[in-house]
Amino acid sequence: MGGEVVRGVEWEGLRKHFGEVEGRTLRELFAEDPGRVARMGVQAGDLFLDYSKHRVTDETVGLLVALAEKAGLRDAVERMFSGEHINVSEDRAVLHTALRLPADASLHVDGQDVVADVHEVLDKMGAFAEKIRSKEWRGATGEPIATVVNIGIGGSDLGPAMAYEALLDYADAGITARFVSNIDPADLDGKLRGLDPATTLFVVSSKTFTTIETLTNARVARSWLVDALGEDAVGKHFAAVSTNAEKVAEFGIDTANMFGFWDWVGGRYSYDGAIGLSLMVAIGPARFREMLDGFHTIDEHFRTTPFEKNMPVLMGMLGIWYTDFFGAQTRAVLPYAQRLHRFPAYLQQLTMESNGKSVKADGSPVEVDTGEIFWGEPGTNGQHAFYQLLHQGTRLVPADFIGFAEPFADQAGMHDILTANLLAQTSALAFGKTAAEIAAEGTPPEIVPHKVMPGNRPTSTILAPKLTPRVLGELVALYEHVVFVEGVIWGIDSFDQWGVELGKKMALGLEPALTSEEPPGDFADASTESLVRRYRALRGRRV
Ligand SMILES: O=P(O)(O)OC[C@H]1O[C@](O)(CO)[C@@H](O)[C@@H]1O
Repeated sequence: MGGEVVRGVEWEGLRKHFGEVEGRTLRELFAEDPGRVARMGVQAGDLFLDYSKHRVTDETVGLLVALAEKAGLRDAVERMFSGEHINVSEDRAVLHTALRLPADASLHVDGQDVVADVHEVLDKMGAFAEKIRSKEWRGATGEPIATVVNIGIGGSDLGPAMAYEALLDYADAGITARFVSNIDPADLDGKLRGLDPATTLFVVSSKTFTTIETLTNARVARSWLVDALGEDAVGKHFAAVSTNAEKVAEFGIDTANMFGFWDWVGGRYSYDGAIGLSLMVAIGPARFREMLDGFHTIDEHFRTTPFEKNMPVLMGMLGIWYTDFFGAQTRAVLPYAQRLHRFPAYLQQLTMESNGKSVKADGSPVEVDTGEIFWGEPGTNGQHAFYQLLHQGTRLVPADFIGFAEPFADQAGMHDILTANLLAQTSALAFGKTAAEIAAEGTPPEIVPHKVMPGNRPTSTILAPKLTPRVLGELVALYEHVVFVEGVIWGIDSFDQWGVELGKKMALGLEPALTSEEPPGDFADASTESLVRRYRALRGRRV
């Protein structure tokens, strides 16, 4: 299954085909076949994908789809949706898709009615959010809540923080949210500035409730609150989101104000469940549910649409095409929407924590490159920063451009200028400008090479009507499934993250060496020892 197709017959067929396509330009491909635009467009929910500006022909798409079939992708999708333990290294089901099943759906996993559990939590979150939004919930001094501060990190931060920013225009109850993640005290300090403890609610979000950054920030936030309002205020100003009720209670948060989820939801796949609580407070339960409908729409599309028209399958297989055949290292994600400014950061965890693996699910080494490096910035800002390399650099950087037809609000035609830039960039990247064209404009010959735009730089364009809660859900689900498709082809477990553990453990071991009054003890390596001594000296401690 999966990784077995790497270097198999279909793979080698693609390699041979790659030899034929590699030397062709997008100019040639479009000139020969203008009809490709009509064929290379797919719709999924509100999202339209134009993938005609990719270095592919119909044959490429056919071969990529055949590879996906051979890899058992169809079966793998069913195994995920039905709750099989496809996260093999942790022996867990992978069921983020269950977080957005409608209430009348049915799914039993490991003897448990998953849909009922999910909707029980959604209802509890909804009731809590409404109480805060309607000002029925009062803080210790009787004042309503004005700010929700989410304390979490990784999947317990990036999802809700990204979505809150994306949907800021829908935050209609006058409640703002802030997100604290970093153990750097500057983060909490900055986020607490200007806040009144009497009108602040902390949501401590941690799947495990053992993450040092989150618990430390939560402790400091607790002291900030207690110093101002006293110990009895904690119950009215702290809620928790976790799978670990015992640790939540130990921390001193009333489990009546705890919102749960399950081990079958990975941290980076969790903001459409209870981890989205602060988002729900800001935009309201109805809009949160609209977002879940968007997720579900793409889940259904992914599960039921033939691969040739299946957006996550096509985008995932294009990722394989560029990573393993063209040797591309990265994929840029370029939303032409300022509200999506945290989307690339969110995708970095989703994609890189999932597919940054060098062994297959069975523990054997992978044979090809895995894990695209995702990065990006909103357009048009990126155009004035790093697009130079995209246009004229030596590296191939496939890019996803994301645009919307309708802005939430427009002024002076700014939104059309934004969209014109998106379209201009993808066109320039694909078709460039030749030396002859530049010379014909009267450019001095010695300057011509500097102005040549090589083109042939592949892009996807994703266009949606408007950045609504539903469309955001669709976009996120799209990328979740892109990750899945790639993981299946590579045969890896996209749902564990063992690579982050060693560094965490070592930090715990190193911290006493930084703070102790005793001379530093033994170290595993001389470089770290020398840096510890230098740090201690800089902090005026004994070396
Ligand atoms: O929600 P938790 O348990 O605090 O974990 C936070 C993050 O830490 C990680 O485990 C990585 O260190 C992520 O996978 C997770 O999203």
